Amino acid sequence: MPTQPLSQKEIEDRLRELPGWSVDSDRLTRGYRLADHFAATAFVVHIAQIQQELDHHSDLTLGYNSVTLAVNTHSAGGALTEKDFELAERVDAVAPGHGAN
Ligand SMILES: C[C@H](O)[C@H](O)[C@H]1CNC2=NC(N)=NC(=O)C2=N1
Repeated sequence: MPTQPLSQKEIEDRLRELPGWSVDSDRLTRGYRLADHFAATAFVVHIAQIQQELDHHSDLTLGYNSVTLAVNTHSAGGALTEKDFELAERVDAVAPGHGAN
């Protein structure tokens, strides 16, 4: 069964559980700061590993000491789905280990 779009209320409820994340241009988005460029790059590689595991991929932007994710579900016509929030939770779970905040 394809992943279903979440309702506006479901999105608002899920966002309350994910401080730092917001919806921007219909994509679930968060930026992180890291100590330096190497730390940011290592974090990107870890995110890529999680995304392969989930088979769900954000647009990732690597800056000097920053990483930004933006994700929606292409197969749901660009809507936000449970898969986007699952990715956000998984990334948040490993962020402290990278000193990302
Ligand atoms: C075939 C493969 O499972 C699909 O293309 C996956 C890959 N990663 C994906 N990532 C995102 N963000 N949305 C999708 O619909 C999606 N689909």
